[in-house]
Amino acid sequence: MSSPVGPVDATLVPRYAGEATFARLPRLSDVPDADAVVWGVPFDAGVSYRPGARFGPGHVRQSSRLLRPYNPALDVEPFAVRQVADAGDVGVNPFDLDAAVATVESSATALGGTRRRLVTIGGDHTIALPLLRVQHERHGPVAVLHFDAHLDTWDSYFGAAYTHGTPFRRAGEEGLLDTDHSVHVGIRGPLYSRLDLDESEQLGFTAVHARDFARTPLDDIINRVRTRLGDRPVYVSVDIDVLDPGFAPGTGTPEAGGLSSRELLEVLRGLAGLNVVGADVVEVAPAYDHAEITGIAAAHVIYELLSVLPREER
Ligand SMILES: N=C(N)NCCCC(=O)O
Ligand SMILES: [Zn+2]
Ligand SMILES: [Zn+2]
Repeated sequence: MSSPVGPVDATLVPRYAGEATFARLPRLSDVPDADAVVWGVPFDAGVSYRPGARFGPGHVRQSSRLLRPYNPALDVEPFAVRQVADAGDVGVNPFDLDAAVATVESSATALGGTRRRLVTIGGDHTIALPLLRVQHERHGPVAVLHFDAHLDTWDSYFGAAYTHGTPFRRAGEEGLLDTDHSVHVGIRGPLYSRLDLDESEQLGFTAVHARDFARTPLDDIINRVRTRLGDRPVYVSVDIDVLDPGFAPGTGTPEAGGLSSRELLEVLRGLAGLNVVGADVVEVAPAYDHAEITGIAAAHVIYELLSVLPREER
């Protein structure tokens, strides 16, 4: 098979010129096939506080123009060892949340086919539920590695079952989670009740709290995460609010005391060799961003995720 089509060469076409696909990669329609696809779900009808994550995909693409082809931390060229392409955005209904959830599920199924690894740019965290349904179709229960300030295992808001605070409760109820191998990372901030953490454990999540990063060497945290995930199919869901608001101000439900970008990127690099089957990066709300701080962090998160995807047989 011919070698993958890579990003536009920044030494020939200025980075700031032309259409913003993720990392200036080709569009899916411009390549014969792709092993990994980045796509956007501009949707934020599930939020409980500041709106605006519907503009996340465009912002993250714009903030990804400076990414380069070689990742020295992992000694890998993520766009050369496989074909990666940008599939654009899916049009989801902004007025009908149930319809939007259904569209995300059917679009991910159509886009992913039987083997493509999907990396989804949100959108609010509601979309993790339909994305997990699609992973479950393919792999059975998946180990979820969930980076977030929030548990997102709450039951409902205003009686609504599908919101950005509830996707992992619904996923647990639907049997989508591998309950022996799922983990939250970065949890912090006030909860609704002392029962919240117990309920999240009952759903199958252990937790690495943000405050653990203050006392535990990073390698120990990475080992804890790797041991928990084991050799299972791993789905990585990154809510950008796992980062401290200083590193990611552009988000809808910020909480003080979060991870640094450096910590998050290092934990992601620590996933190399695991069976990462798909990922999302959600909750980027550009209206609250400054100087693309959040967009750039999210772009680098996606770059590291693409760097740790297992190599495809081509
Ligand atoms: N998934 C995110 N970002 N936030 C959930 C927060 C839910 C709440 O309002 O308590
Ligand atoms: Zn969150
Ligand atoms: Zn979340």
